[in-house]
Amino acid sequence: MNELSTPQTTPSWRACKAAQQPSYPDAAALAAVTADLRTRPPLVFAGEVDALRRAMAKVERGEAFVLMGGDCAESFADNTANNIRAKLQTVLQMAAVLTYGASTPIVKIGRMAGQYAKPRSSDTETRDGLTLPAYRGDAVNDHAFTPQARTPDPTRMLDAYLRSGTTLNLIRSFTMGGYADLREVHSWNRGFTANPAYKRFEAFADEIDRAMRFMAAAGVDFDALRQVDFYAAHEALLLEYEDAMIREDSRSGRLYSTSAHLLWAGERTREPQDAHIALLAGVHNPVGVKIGPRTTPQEVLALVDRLNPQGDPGRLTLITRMGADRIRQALPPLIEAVQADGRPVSWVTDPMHGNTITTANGYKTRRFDTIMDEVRGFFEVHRAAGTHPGGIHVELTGDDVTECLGGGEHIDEATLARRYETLVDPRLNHQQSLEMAFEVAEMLSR
Ligand SMILES: O=C[C@H](O)[C@H](O)COP(=O)(O)O
Ligand SMILES: C=C(OP(=O)(O)O)C(=O)O
Ligand SMILES: [Mn+2]
Repeated sequence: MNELSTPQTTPSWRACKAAQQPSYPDAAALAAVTADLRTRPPLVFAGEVDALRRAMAKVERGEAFVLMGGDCAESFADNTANNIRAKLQTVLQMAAVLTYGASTPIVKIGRMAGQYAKPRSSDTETRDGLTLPAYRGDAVNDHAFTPQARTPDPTRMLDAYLRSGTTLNLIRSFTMGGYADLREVHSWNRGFTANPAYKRFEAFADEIDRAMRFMAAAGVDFDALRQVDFYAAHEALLLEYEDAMIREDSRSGRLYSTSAHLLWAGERTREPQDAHIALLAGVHNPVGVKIGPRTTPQEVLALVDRLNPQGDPGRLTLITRMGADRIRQALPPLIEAVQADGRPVSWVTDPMHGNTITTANGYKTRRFDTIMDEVRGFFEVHRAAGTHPGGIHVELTGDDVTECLGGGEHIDEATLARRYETLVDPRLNHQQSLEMAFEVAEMLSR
């Protein structure tokens, strides 16, 4: 059994420039929290992290496809059994559709159990002449618009740690206890053919049903399929929190982030010489980097140099978030540079963050069709380049919120007001998520 202990030294990110960090008014309180976190048990284990690396190596080789999904920002208020179950169920249903459509294993990763810190475009928010610190995620401050709520409070990191732990506990019970059994997942899918939104997928759902019945008749041991691997990921934004969650694996002497299986650096914090990349460079987990439409081939190669100098399999994922109108021009030169370099990466599309708009009635939203157009562009570009479209990264929830426009339910601008609940970015609702899975399954099977 490999043991994880708190290391003497962690990656040297402190000398580097660090963007998007909260300004805590009380340095002693911050130090007390991080000292406490260093004594806490890991949330994930080195062996699980290594298993995800092996799965990501398959993605690089085109032998598996990644599905990453969850809230833009998890909230403490939504840290409930029902909310977690609905999100998990949505991701598992999408995965079932994709597995069948692609006849390829799906690596299932939740933006869950730790997605509590947010980078923002502006450090402040002004309402009716009052300017306060921007909301930066429940691990930092409270969304309520009062000076007290918006003041960064380091003790919220402890709360985030504990809630991440309870979320993981529930995820583990569901995915290990038979809840994710393929037969159950399929039974969740019944219902959708009755909904007009799914008319066009009826034949596909019938096919899945037939395949399940065939397997059962052929005596497939469904009990062997009772358990599924489900991994947790979040943006490694809060340097103090992430640093405090690093542990050393006694067997190998390697450092692991134990706050999640996979961590990514966001588009706003991915400068190759900056602190976030330094922190990720120092841990053995699989890591991701979000890259936007202005990313240059040189920057991508600098990220490969920093994060995967030896070209180890399963280490680095590039999550492109270009915008539907940019991806077909912006992605090919980056792919070309990475191909010429030769070190492996997996390519994942985030079709959400490059396609955010604000409606006339003031809602930050995204159009389902535009989102799907970016996914289509991602497939087209990779197919043309001969590289593997490795996965999708989406902001979604298991609830029937009305945050993104369009989809089979034809959510329009006026409807957004009905259930607009996100704290930061608009998420696909349960139906829109399934619809996306069906469309992506078609793209994959082509
Ligand atoms: O989730 C991503 C970013 O945190 C988010 O898009 C920033 O939103 P803002 O432009 O409202 O700060
Ligand atoms: C902040 C996010 O994305 P990006 O860094 O790509 O803007 C996010 O994934 O919520
Ligand atoms: Mn977001």
